Amino acid sequence: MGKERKTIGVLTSGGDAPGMNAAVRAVVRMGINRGFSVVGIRRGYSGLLANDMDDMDLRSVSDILQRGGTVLYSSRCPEFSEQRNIKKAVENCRKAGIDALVTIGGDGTFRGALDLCREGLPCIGLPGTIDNDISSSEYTIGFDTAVNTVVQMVDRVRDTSQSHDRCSVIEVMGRHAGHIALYAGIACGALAVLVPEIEFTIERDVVAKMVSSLRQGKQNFIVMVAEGVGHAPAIAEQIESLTGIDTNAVVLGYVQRGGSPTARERVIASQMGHHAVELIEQGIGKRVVVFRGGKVVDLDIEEALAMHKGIDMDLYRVANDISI
Ligand SMILES: Nc1ncnc2c1ncn2[C@@H]1O[C@H](COP(=O)(O)OP(=O)(O)OP(=O)(O)O)[C@@H](O)[C@H]1O
Ligand SMILES: O=P(O)(O)OC[C@H]1O[C@](O)(CO)[C@@H](O)[C@@H]1O
Ligand SMILES: [Mg+2]
Repeated sequence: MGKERKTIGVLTSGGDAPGMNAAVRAVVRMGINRGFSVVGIRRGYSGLLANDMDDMDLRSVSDILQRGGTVLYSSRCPEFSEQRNIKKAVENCRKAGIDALVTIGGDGTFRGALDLCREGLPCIGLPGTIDNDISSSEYTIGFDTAVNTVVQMVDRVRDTSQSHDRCSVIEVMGRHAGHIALYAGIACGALAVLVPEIEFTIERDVVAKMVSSLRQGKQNFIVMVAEGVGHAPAIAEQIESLTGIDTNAVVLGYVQRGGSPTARERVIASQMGHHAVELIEQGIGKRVVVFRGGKVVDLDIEEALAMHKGIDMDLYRVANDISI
């Protein structure tokens, strides 16, 4: 006979993202309110392999809604691509009495969740990554805060850049995705936005535009680059040597991953955590909870992973058409 009270495991994995705590809190509170026990697993899939987990109660998620990072810690766990480790993780869950798992992370985390489902552990994935590179979701937990952080930082850089008639090349996160660069580029009035999804040349897409802007009387510039296209210092050097304009480089780095989540982040993360528990309650697994058409909905993990998002070309046109 099965045990009376079922148990949900929850973990955060991959790069941390502001709003992950809000999602964890929603899973724990909603889970307990619906009669589940909830176990928090530390450091993502590494914790699952190491049996690093503890019971959570309503109070263990107090005072975390407004905090960046993740109270469950996170990790990258390369050994999780080995089948024997997937089996070990499922076995550890069985021993710990975990009936279903909520995994909060990016595309890699979803792939791990799919492998766990295939080994018989029902999983629900929540999109938590500042990169906004989950194809099936228009929005990922962490993106809004990261973009707002970039905007605040670049506004400051612009003040000094303007005072000295300089060009500033800003490198933002996004190893394979240019969403942060594109959104922040528009919000900061960048002259050019360089992203890994779209081919560019410095001569055509930056220098030619600068020359034409100089003719209009503009003397300071912001160039936004996603880290996936190359390093800001090298790009700055190239721009300076081609234009003669004093050009500096600012690599924003990990400052983008921290900080208190925005209200939007907190609300959507709470909705997503709530939705995940509703699915588990109905005995549904192998799903991801995503944001589509302005609503929180769910999709099959496999179908979600097969989708392709790419960069928003309408936004890219906006960025180019209104920049001088
Ligand atoms: N193909 C895969 N099969 C099984 N597990 C995987 C796979 N890819 C990634 N994982 C697991 O998921 C973890 C997180 O993946 P990854 O490091 O790519 O970050 P992510 O979830 O995509 O988040 P982000 O890109 O925001 O940092 C990996 O460390 C690994 O444990
Ligand atoms: O250095 P880490 O923590 O492995 O992660 C860096 C990467 O993580 C991301 O921030 C996504 O979380 C990428 O944009 C970035 O390239
Ligand atoms: Mg990823």
